[in-house]
Amino acid sequence: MVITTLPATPDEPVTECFFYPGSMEVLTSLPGFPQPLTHPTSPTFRVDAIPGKGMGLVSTRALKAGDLILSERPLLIIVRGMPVLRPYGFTEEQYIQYSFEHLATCVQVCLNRMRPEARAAYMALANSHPKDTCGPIMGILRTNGLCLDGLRPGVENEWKSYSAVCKDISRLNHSCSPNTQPRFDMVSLSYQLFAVRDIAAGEELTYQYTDAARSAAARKAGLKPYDFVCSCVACKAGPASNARRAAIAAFRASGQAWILDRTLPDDWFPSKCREQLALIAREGLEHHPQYFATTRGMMEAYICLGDAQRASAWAAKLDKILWEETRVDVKALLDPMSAQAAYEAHPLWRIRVDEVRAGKMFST
Ligand SMILES: C[S@@+](CC[C@H](N)C(=O)[O-])C[C@H]1O[C@@H](n2cnc3c(N)ncnc32)[C@H](O)[C@@H]1O
Repeated sequence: MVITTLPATPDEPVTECFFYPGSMEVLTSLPGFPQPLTHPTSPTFRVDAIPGKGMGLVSTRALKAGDLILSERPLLIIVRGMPVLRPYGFTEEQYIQYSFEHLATCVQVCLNRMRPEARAAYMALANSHPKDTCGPIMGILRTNGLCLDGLRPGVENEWKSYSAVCKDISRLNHSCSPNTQPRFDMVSLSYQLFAVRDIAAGEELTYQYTDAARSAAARKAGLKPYDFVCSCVACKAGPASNARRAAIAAFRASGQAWILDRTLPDDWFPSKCREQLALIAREGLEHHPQYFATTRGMMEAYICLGDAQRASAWAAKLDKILWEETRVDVKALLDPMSAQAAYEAHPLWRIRVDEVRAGKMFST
Protein backbone atom coordinates (compact mmCIF):
# COMPACT_ATOMS: atom_id res chain seq x y z
CA MET A 1 0.00 0.00 0.00
CA VAL A 2 1.16 3.56 -0.74
CA ILE A 3 0.26 6.61 1.34
CA THR A 4 0.91 9.88 -0.44
CA THR A 5 -0.16 13.49 -0.86
CA LEU A 6 -0.90 14.48 -4.45
CA PRO A 7 0.01 16.71 -6.12
CA ALA A 8 3.04 17.64 -4.02
CA THR A 9 2.65 21.42 -4.44
CA PRO A 10 2.09 23.59 -1.35
CA ASP A 11 -0.03 26.25 -3.09
CA GLU A 12 -2.60 23.96 -4.79
CA PRO A 13 -5.39 21.91 -3.17
CA VAL A 14 -4.02 18.46 -2.36
CA THR A 15 -5.47 14.98 -1.95
CA GLU A 16 -4.45 12.46 0.67
CA CYS A 17 -4.22 9.10 -1.12
CA PHE A 18 -4.15 5.55 0.20
CA PHE A 19 -3.31 3.55 -2.91
CA TYR A 20 -2.73 0.01 -4.06
CA PRO A 21 0.74 -0.39 -5.62
CA GLY A 22 0.59 0.70 -9.26
CA SER A 23 -1.91 3.57 -8.95
CA MET A 24 0.76 6.24 -8.43
CA GLU A 25 2.42 5.09 -11.66
CA VAL A 26 -0.93 5.31 -13.52
CA LEU A 27 -1.12 8.98 -12.57
CA THR A 28 2.51 10.00 -12.91
CA SER A 29 2.75 8.41 -16.36
CA LEU A 30 -0.07 10.65 -17.67
CA PRO A 31 1.42 13.34 -19.92
CA GLY A 32 1.16 16.68 -18.10
CA PHE A 33 0.18 15.24 -14.70
CA PRO A 34 -0.64 17.08 -12.49
CA GLN A 35 -2.51 19.74 -14.42
CA PRO A 36 -3.96 22.73 -12.56
CA LEU A 37 -7.71 22.80 -11.90
CA THR A 38 -9.98 24.45 -14.47
CA HIS A 39 -12.64 26.61 -12.82
CA PRO A 40 -15.86 28.16 -14.15
CA THR A 41 -15.59 31.82 -15.14
CA SER A 42 -17.77 32.99 -12.21
CA PRO A 43 -19.14 31.33 -9.03
CA THR A 44 -21.98 28.90 -9.69
CA PHE A 45 -23.13 27.49 -6.34
CA ARG A 46 -23.41 27.86 -2.58
CA VAL A 47 -23.66 25.26 0.20
CA ASP A 48 -26.97 25.73 1.99
CA ALA A 49 -29.51 24.00 4.20
CA ILE A 50 -32.10 22.04 2.16
CA PRO A 51 -35.40 21.30 3.93
CA GLY A 52 -35.55 17.61 4.93
CA LYS A 53 -32.11 16.77 3.45
CA GLY A 54 -29.52 18.45 5.69
CA MET A 55 -27.06 20.54 3.68
CA GLY A 56 -26.84 20.59 -0.10
CA LEU A 57 -25.63 22.64 -3.08
CA VAL A 58 -27.75 25.37 -4.69
CA SER A 59 -27.03 27.15 -7.98
CA THR A 60 -26.36 30.88 -7.65
CA ARG A 61 -26.85 31.63 -11.35
CA ALA A 62 -28.60 30.18 -14.38
CA LEU A 63 -26.57 27.36 -15.95
CA LYS A 64 -26.75 25.82 -19.41
CA ALA A 65 -26.50 22.09 -20.17
CA GLY A 66 -22.80 21.25 -20.41
CA ASP A 67 -21.63 24.14 -18.18
CA LEU A 68 -18.85 23.39 -15.72
CA ILE A 69 -20.19 23.97 -12.20
CA LEU A 70 -17.04 23.26 -10.22
CA SER A 71 -13.72 21.42 -10.25
CA GLU A 72 -12.53 19.84 -7.06
CA ARG A 73 -9.60 17.75 -5.84
CA PRO A 74 -10.92 15.21 -3.34
CA LEU A 75 -9.87 15.54 0.30
CA LEU A 76 -9.20 11.81 0.30
CA ILE A 77 -8.88 8.91 -2.14
CA ILE A 78 -8.75 5.56 -0.40
CA VAL A 79 -9.20 1.88 -1.24
CA ARG A 80 -12.84 0.78 -0.93
CA GLY A 81 -12.04 -2.24 1.17
CA MET A 82 -8.93 -3.63 2.81
CA PRO A 83 -7.70 -6.86 1.23
CA VAL A 84 -7.23 -8.59 4.61
CA LEU A 85 -7.18 -12.35 5.14
CA ARG A 86 -10.38 -13.74 6.63
CA PRO A 87 -9.63 -15.06 10.15
CA TYR A 88 -10.66 -18.70 10.64
CA GLY A 89 -14.30 -19.12 11.73
CA PHE A 90 -15.38 -15.51 11.01
CA THR A 91 -18.89 -15.08 9.61
CA GLU A 92 -19.35 -12.80 6.59
CA GLU A 93 -20.61 -10.06 8.93
CA GLN A 94 -17.63 -10.43 11.29
CA TYR A 95 -15.26 -10.39 8.35
CA ILE A 96 -16.76 -7.16 6.95
CA GLN A 97 -16.45 -5.57 10.40
CA TYR A 98 -12.82 -6.77 10.67
CA SER A 99 -12.04 -5.30 7.25
CA PHE A 100 -13.74 -1.98 8.24
CA GLU A 101 -11.56 -1.79 11.35
CA HIS A 102 -8.44 -2.09 9.20
CA LEU A 103 -9.78 0.53 6.79
CA ALA A 104 -10.56 2.90 9.69
CA THR A 105 -6.90 2.76 10.75
CA CYS A 106 -5.89 3.81 7.22
CA VAL A 107 -8.46 6.64 7.13
CA GLN A 108 -7.03 7.89 10.44
CA VAL A 109 -3.49 7.89 9.01
CA CYS A 110 -4.71 10.01 6.07
CA LEU A 111 -6.66 12.37 8.35
CA ASN A 112 -3.53 12.90 10.47
CA ARG A 113 -1.63 13.93 7.34
CA MET A 114 -4.30 16.41 6.14
CA ARG A 115 -4.01 20.18 6.43
CA PRO A 116 -6.13 21.30 9.43
CA GLU A 117 -8.80 22.99 7.25
CA ALA A 118 -9.13 19.85 5.09
CA ARG A 119 -9.48 17.63 8.19
CA ALA A 120 -12.14 19.98 9.57
CA ALA A 121 -14.00 19.88 6.22
CA TYR A 122 -13.93 16.04 6.26
CA MET A 123 -15.19 15.86 9.85
CA ALA A 124 -18.00 18.36 9.05
CA LEU A 125 -19.54 16.09 6.38
CA ALA A 126 -22.78 14.16 6.94
CA ASN A 127 -22.77 10.77 8.63
CA SER A 128 -25.68 8.44 7.85
CA HIS A 129 -24.03 5.63 9.87
CA PRO A 130 -23.90 7.18 13.37
CA LYS A 131 -23.81 3.71 14.94
CA ASP A 132 -20.77 2.54 12.95
CA THR A 133 -18.61 0.89 15.61
CA CYS A 134 -15.49 2.21 13.86
CA GLY A 135 -16.64 5.76 14.68
CA PRO A 136 -17.52 8.87 12.65
CA ILE A 137 -14.49 8.72 10.35
CA MET A 138 -15.85 5.49 8.81
CA GLY A 139 -19.48 6.70 8.89
CA ILE A 140 -18.42 9.80 6.95
CA LEU A 141 -16.48 7.72 4.43
CA ARG A 142 -19.46 5.39 3.88
CA THR A 143 -21.90 8.31 3.51
CA ASN A 144 -19.83 10.55 1.26
CA GLY A 145 -17.44 8.34 -0.73
CA LEU A 146 -17.83 8.47 -4.50
CA CYS A 147 -16.79 5.28 -6.29
CA LEU A 148 -13.66 6.01 -8.35
CA ASP A 149 -12.50 3.60 -11.06
CA GLY A 150 -9.67 3.60 -13.55
CA LEU A 151 -6.74 4.08 -11.19
CA ARG A 152 -5.77 0.42 -11.23
CA PRO A 153 -4.82 -0.89 -14.64
CA GLY A 154 -6.91 -3.90 -15.69
CA VAL A 155 -9.08 -3.88 -12.54
CA GLU A 156 -12.77 -3.20 -13.00
CA ASN A 157 -14.40 -4.77 -9.94
CA GLU A 158 -15.87 -1.93 -7.88
CA TRP A 159 -14.61 -3.42 -4.60
CA LYS A 160 -11.09 -3.31 -5.94
CA SER A 161 -11.31 0.39 -6.82
CA TYR A 162 -11.36 3.55 -4.71
CA SER A 163 -13.60 5.85 -2.70
CA ALA A 164 -13.16 9.61 -3.01
CA VAL A 165 -14.45 12.13 -0.45
CA CYS A 166 -14.84 15.78 -1.46
CA LYS A 167 -15.56 18.94 0.49
CA ASP A 168 -18.27 20.24 -1.91
CA ILE A 169 -19.28 17.43 -4.30
CA SER A 170 -19.94 15.16 -1.30
CA ARG A 171 -22.57 17.73 -0.22
CA LEU A 172 -24.71 17.00 -3.29
CA ASN A 173 -28.00 15.33 -2.42
CA HIS A 174 -29.48 12.52 -4.46
CA SER A 175 -32.20 12.80 -7.08
CA CYS A 176 -33.60 10.13 -9.41
CA SER A 177 -33.76 12.90 -12.06
CA PRO A 178 -30.44 14.59 -11.29
CA ASN A 179 -29.41 17.87 -12.88
CA THR A 180 -25.64 17.34 -12.59
CA GLN A 181 -23.07 14.62 -13.24
CA PRO A 182 -19.47 14.49 -12.00
CA ARG A 183 -16.63 13.18 -14.15
CA PHE A 184 -13.18 12.39 -12.81
CA ASP A 185 -10.34 14.05 -14.70
CA MET A 186 -7.21 11.98 -13.99
CA VAL A 187 -4.65 14.45 -15.28
CA SER A 188 -5.77 17.16 -12.82
CA LEU A 189 -6.75 14.59 -10.16
CA SER A 190 -10.10 16.32 -9.84
CA TYR A 191 -13.82 15.86 -10.22
CA GLN A 192 -15.48 18.17 -12.68
CA LEU A 193 -19.18 18.67 -12.09
CA PHE A 194 -21.35 19.48 -15.13
CA ALA A 195 -24.92 20.70 -15.57
CA VAL A 196 -26.71 17.98 -17.59
CA ARG A 197 -29.60 20.28 -18.53
CA ASP A 198 -30.41 23.97 -18.09
CA ILE A 199 -30.61 24.88 -14.39
CA ALA A 200 -32.28 28.01 -12.98
CA ALA A 201 -30.64 30.24 -10.34
CA GLY A 202 -31.71 29.01 -6.89
CA GLU A 203 -32.35 25.39 -7.98
CA GLU A 204 -30.88 22.63 -5.85
CA LEU A 205 -28.01 20.75 -7.56
CA THR A 206 -28.30 16.97 -7.35
CA TYR A 207 -26.73 13.81 -8.69
CA GLN A 208 -27.53 10.09 -8.62
CA TYR A 209 -26.27 7.88 -5.76
CA THR A 210 -27.68 4.78 -7.46
CA ASP A 211 -28.51 4.03 -11.10
CA ALA A 212 -31.53 6.25 -11.69
CA ALA A 213 -32.66 4.35 -14.80
CA ARG A 214 -33.68 1.35 -12.66
CA SER A 215 -37.15 0.83 -11.14
CA ALA A 216 -38.27 2.76 -8.04
CA ALA A 217 -37.92 -0.44 -5.94
CA ALA A 218 -34.35 -1.07 -7.14
CA ARG A 219 -33.45 2.57 -6.48
CA LYS A 220 -34.94 2.36 -2.99
CA ALA A 221 -32.73 -0.68 -2.27
CA GLY A 222 -29.68 1.13 -3.69
CA LEU A 223 -30.31 4.13 -1.40
CA LYS A 224 -30.62 2.06 1.78
CA PRO A 225 -27.05 2.73 3.00
CA TYR A 226 -27.79 6.47 2.92
CA ASP A 227 -30.67 6.13 5.37
CA PHE A 228 -33.33 8.23 3.66
CA VAL A 229 -36.38 7.58 1.54
CA CYS A 230 -36.35 9.45 -1.75
CA SER A 231 -39.48 11.51 -2.29
CA CYS A 232 -38.72 12.85 -5.78
CA VAL A 233 -41.35 13.08 -8.52
CA ALA A 234 -40.19 9.84 -10.19
CA CYS A 235 -40.38 7.87 -6.94
CA LYS A 236 -43.95 9.07 -6.43
CA ALA A 237 -44.98 8.53 -10.07
CA GLY A 238 -45.31 4.73 -9.75
CA PRO A 239 -45.58 2.19 -12.60
CA ALA A 240 -45.75 4.71 -15.47
CA SER A 241 -42.32 6.13 -14.63
CA ASN A 242 -40.93 2.61 -14.06
CA ALA A 243 -42.12 1.58 -17.54
CA ARG A 244 -40.55 4.64 -19.16
CA ARG A 245 -37.24 4.04 -17.36
CA ALA A 246 -37.22 0.37 -18.36
CA ALA A 247 -37.75 1.42 -22.01
CA ILE A 248 -34.92 3.96 -21.74
CA ALA A 249 -32.50 1.38 -20.29
CA ALA A 250 -33.45 -1.25 -22.90
CA PHE A 251 -33.07 0.99 -25.97
CA ARG A 252 -30.17 0.17 -28.31
CA ALA A 253 -29.05 3.18 -30.32
CA SER A 254 -27.68 1.08 -33.17
CA GLY A 255 -29.13 1.52 -36.65
CA GLN A 256 -27.66 -1.56 -38.35
CA ALA A 257 -31.07 -3.16 -39.12
CA TRP A 258 -32.34 0.15 -40.53
CA ILE A 259 -29.23 0.61 -42.68
CA LEU A 260 -29.67 -2.83 -44.25
CA ASP A 261 -33.46 -3.02 -44.51
CA ARG A 262 -34.47 -0.67 -47.34
CA THR A 263 -38.18 -1.36 -46.75
CA LEU A 264 -37.94 0.76 -43.61
CA PRO A 265 -38.49 4.50 -44.18
CA ASP A 266 -35.47 6.83 -43.96
CA ASP A 267 -36.88 8.41 -40.82
CA TRP A 268 -37.46 5.07 -39.02
CA PHE A 269 -34.26 5.08 -36.93
CA PRO A 270 -34.07 8.85 -36.31
CA SER A 271 -37.70 8.77 -35.13
CA LYS A 272 -36.91 5.89 -32.70
CA CYS A 273 -34.01 7.98 -31.33
CA ARG A 274 -36.25 11.06 -31.06
CA GLU A 275 -38.81 9.05 -29.06
CA GLN A 276 -36.03 7.84 -26.76
CA LEU A 277 -34.74 11.40 -26.24
CA ALA A 278 -38.27 12.58 -25.42
CA LEU A 279 -38.56 9.81 -22.80
CA ILE A 280 -35.17 10.74 -21.34
CA ALA A 281 -36.20 14.41 -21.09
CA ARG A 282 -39.53 13.43 -19.51
CA GLU A 283 -37.79 11.33 -16.83
CA GLY A 284 -34.91 13.81 -16.38
CA LEU A 285 -32.19 11.27 -17.19
CA GLU A 286 -29.87 13.41 -19.31
CA HIS A 287 -26.95 12.43 -17.08
CA HIS A 288 -27.35 8.77 -18.12
CA PRO A 289 -25.08 7.11 -20.74
CA GLN A 290 -28.22 6.37 -22.80
CA TYR A 291 -28.58 10.11 -23.47
CA PHE A 292 -25.08 10.25 -24.95
CA ALA A 293 -25.60 7.00 -26.89
CA THR A 294 -28.90 8.20 -28.39
CA THR A 295 -27.56 11.66 -29.27
CA ARG A 296 -24.68 9.89 -30.99
CA GLY A 297 -27.24 7.63 -32.72
CA MET A 298 -28.99 10.73 -34.13
CA MET A 299 -25.73 12.20 -35.42
CA GLU A 300 -24.75 8.89 -37.02
CA ALA A 301 -28.21 8.40 -38.54
CA TYR A 302 -27.82 11.67 -40.46
CA ILE A 303 -24.28 10.70 -41.48
CA CYS A 304 -25.75 7.45 -42.86
CA LEU A 305 -28.27 9.54 -44.79
CA GLY A 306 -25.56 11.87 -46.15
CA ASP A 307 -27.15 14.89 -44.43
CA ALA A 308 -24.14 16.87 -43.13
CA GLN A 309 -26.30 19.82 -42.07
CA ARG A 310 -28.38 17.79 -39.61
CA ALA A 311 -25.45 15.59 -38.56
CA SER A 312 -23.51 18.73 -37.57
CA ALA A 313 -26.40 20.01 -35.47
CA TRP A 314 -26.36 16.70 -33.52
CA ALA A 315 -22.55 16.74 -33.34
CA ALA A 316 -22.85 20.13 -31.60
CA LYS A 317 -25.21 18.58 -29.00
CA LEU A 318 -22.86 15.63 -28.54
CA ASP A 319 -19.92 17.98 -28.07
CA LYS A 320 -21.64 19.46 -24.97
CA ILE A 321 -22.05 16.10 -23.19
CA LEU A 322 -18.79 16.64 -21.36
CA TRP A 323 -19.68 14.42 -18.41
CA GLU A 324 -19.78 11.20 -20.45
CA GLU A 325 -16.84 8.85 -19.85
CA THR A 326 -16.93 7.37 -23.35
CA ARG A 327 -17.25 10.68 -25.22
CA VAL A 328 -15.81 10.94 -28.69
CA ASP A 329 -14.13 13.92 -30.34
CA VAL A 330 -16.56 15.35 -32.91
CA LYS A 331 -14.88 18.73 -33.38
CA ALA A 332 -14.08 17.90 -37.03
CA LEU A 333 -17.82 17.40 -37.74
CA LEU A 334 -19.18 20.60 -36.19
CA ASP A 335 -19.30 22.83 -39.27
CA PRO A 336 -21.08 21.15 -42.23
CA MET A 337 -19.28 23.38 -44.75
CA SER A 338 -15.67 22.89 -43.65
CA ALA A 339 -16.34 19.31 -42.49
CA GLN A 340 -17.28 17.88 -45.90
CA ALA A 341 -13.97 16.00 -46.22
CA ALA A 342 -14.33 14.65 -42.65
CA TYR A 343 -17.85 13.45 -43.47
CA GLU A 344 -16.77 11.79 -46.68
CA ALA A 345 -14.01 9.96 -44.76
CA HIS A 346 -16.49 8.79 -42.11
CA PRO A 347 -17.17 5.00 -42.40
CA LEU A 348 -20.95 5.60 -42.13
CA TRP A 349 -21.16 8.40 -44.71
CA ARG A 350 -24.19 7.82 -47.04
CA ILE A 351 -24.27 4.16 -46.07
CA ARG A 352 -28.07 4.17 -45.95
CA VAL A 353 -28.16 5.79 -49.40
CA ASP A 354 -25.36 3.89 -51.12
CA GLU A 355 -26.14 0.16 -51.10
CA VAL A 356 -22.65 -0.81 -52.27
CA ARG A 357 -21.06 0.87 -49.23
CA ALA A 358 -23.59 -0.78 -46.89
CA GLY A 359 -22.93 -4.20 -48.43
CA LYS A 360 -19.19 -3.76 -48.00
CA MET A 361 -19.48 -2.62 -44.40
CA PHE A 362 -21.69 -5.43 -43.18
CA SER A 363 -20.45 -8.32 -45.37
CA THR A 364 -19.06 -11.20 -43.33
C1 LIG B 1 -23.50 12.59 0.70
S1 LIG B 1 -24.51 13.26 1.91
C2 LIG B 1 -25.22 14.63 1.07
C3 LIG B 1 -25.07 15.91 1.83
C4 LIG B 1 -25.81 15.97 3.12
N1 LIG B 1 -27.22 16.31 2.91
C5 LIG B 1 -25.18 16.94 4.11
O1 LIG B 1 -25.89 17.48 4.94
O2 LIG B 1 -23.96 17.13 4.06
C6 LIG B 1 -25.78 12.03 1.94
C7 LIG B 1 -26.85 12.27 2.96
O3 LIG B 1 -27.67 13.37 2.60
C8 LIG B 1 -29.05 13.09 2.81
N2 LIG B 1 -29.76 13.05 1.53
C9 LIG B 1 -29.20 12.96 0.31
N3 LIG B 1 -30.13 12.98 -0.66
C10 LIG B 1 -31.31 13.09 -0.04
C11 LIG B 1 -32.65 13.13 -0.51
N4 LIG B 1 -32.96 13.12 -1.81
N5 LIG B 1 -33.64 13.23 0.41
C12 LIG B 1 -33.36 13.26 1.74
N6 LIG B 1 -32.10 13.20 2.24
C13 LIG B 1 -31.08 13.12 1.36
C14 LIG B 1 -29.10 11.73 3.51
O4 LIG B 1 -29.08 11.95 4.88
C15 LIG B 1 -27.81 11.10 3.06
O5 LIG B 1 -27.33 10.12 3.95
